[in-house]
Order: sequence, then C-alpha cells, then structure tokens
Amino acid sequence: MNGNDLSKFRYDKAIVCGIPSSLPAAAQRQSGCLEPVNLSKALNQHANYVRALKNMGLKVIELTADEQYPDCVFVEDAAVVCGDIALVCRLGHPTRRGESARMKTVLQELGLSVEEMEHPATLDGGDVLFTGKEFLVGLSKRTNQQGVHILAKTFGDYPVTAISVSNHLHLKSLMSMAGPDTVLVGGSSEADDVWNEVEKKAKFKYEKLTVPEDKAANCLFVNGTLFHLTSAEIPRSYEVFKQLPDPKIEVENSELHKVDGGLTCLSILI
Ligand SMILES: CN(C)C(=N)NCCC[C@H](N)C(=O)O
Repeated sequence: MNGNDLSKFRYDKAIVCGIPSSLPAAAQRQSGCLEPVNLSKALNQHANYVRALKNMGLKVIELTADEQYPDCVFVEDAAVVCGDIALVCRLGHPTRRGESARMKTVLQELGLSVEEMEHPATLDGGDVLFTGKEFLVGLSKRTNQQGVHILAKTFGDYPVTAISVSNHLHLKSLMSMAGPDTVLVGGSSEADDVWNEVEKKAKFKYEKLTVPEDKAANCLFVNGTLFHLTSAEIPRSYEVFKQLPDPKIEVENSELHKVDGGLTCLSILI
C-alpha cells in the first residue's frame, strides 16, 4: 500500500445521458456480440443506475438522449475530468465524434477549466484509468499516442503512462479501481497481459484483485461505495464482491453490456 486516500475518489456531481432509441440498431459493437438490446429493459437498468447515483447524494446532470449519436449514453468516453480540469475528447470512432460538442458546453457551464484536442489526436475516456495518483491510458483502437500526449499536458500534476490494449475496446473494459490502491482486473489472457504491463510501467504499486469475468472488472468507485454487477450477470465473479467490505451497490447492466458498455461508461464523475 502507498496510502492513496479516499479524497481522490470523492465527487459531488455526475453527468449522465439518456439512451436514444437508435442504440439497439446502430450502437457500435466492437466485441461482436449479436444479441439484441431490449430497449425498455435498458432504460429501466439505466434509470436504476442514475437513481443509485442520486441516492449517494450526487447532483446528477441528465443530458437528453441524442438520436444522432446511438452511443451517447456512454458519456465517459467524451471527456476526462480530474479536479477542476476537463479534457474534451476527440473520440476514436468517427460515428461518435459529434458527442463532444455538447459535452464541452456542459463542462464549461459547470465552471470547469476546459481543454480540447485536435486532429490527429484521438482519446476515449474509457481508456483513461485514474488511480488517484497517476493516469494509466490504454493505447487502443480508439486512443492514439497524440491523445495520450494531450492528456499528459492537460493533467500535468500527475504521471501519465500509456498501456497497450489490442483486442478489447478500452483499458477499462479490462480493469477499474475497486478502492484506493486496489485495481480490479478481469480474468482473460488479455487482461492478464495488460496488468503485467501496468505492473512494469506504472509509477506506483497497486493491489490486484482478479475477477474471472472481464465484465465484472468494470466497476464504479464513488465516495467510498463500490458499484458492481449482479450475480445473474457475473455468476463466477460475484463471490469476490461478496467478500469485499461494504458499502457496495449492485446494479444491472445486461442490456448496455451487449454493446460493450460497462458501469464506468455511463457517467462522468466530478
Ligand atoms: C469502459 N468502456 C467500455 C467505455 N467507456 N465505453 C463503452 C462504449 C461502447 C460503445 N458501443 C462504443 O463502441 O463506443
């Protein structure tokens, strides 16, 4: 342990966005899952997620679903916020690029100091893991070296290290923070490789907590509470969460997972 404190994971606001009815037919599906998304179930699950954030006392800024952008519910990818600085992303997938404009306005209205990036840089927030002490950034199909460089310039107070992600969509499709100094890591061989690179290159040491299913490794750690998936969705990993100390909240995300969305993707915490 190197004494990361909870203050780096304290938030008082969250930005979320509704699910457009264009999502089931037109959202990007990098993992190749062909299962149809049940929209009304997805809306229900998303509403429960938003309610859980509100119950934590967060002020939730709810953007309306934008039919032009089938993936707009995955707000995490459009901007990275740390302290009072926000970096609006140039998203890696061309169909998602237009999501940034509205996000920029919202972040400015919140009084944050807003930076932007230009061609040829690309960055998806799903590749950005903030550990409380440093940024680990997936170099993936969506995020390039220039994007990592701009992130490093924007958040100059923290070390920034690029980590290769080749098959999965984002770095956070494989790992996320389960608490200060603890990284949850999926059980696939790519998750293992990526973790080995993290161990070699990160500037700080972390405890690794492995969960058999990669999707279980995408959790949201908010104000000391861990949001994780339900036993129905992660039957092989659920036991790991049961052993962790409270407070924890179980949320369903079966529908948005079909289009590669995890729990971190659905909010920007401020
Ligand atoms: C941590 N993850 C996975 C995210 N932050 N984003 C998920 C985006 C999914 C969307 N269909 C897409 O392909 O862009």
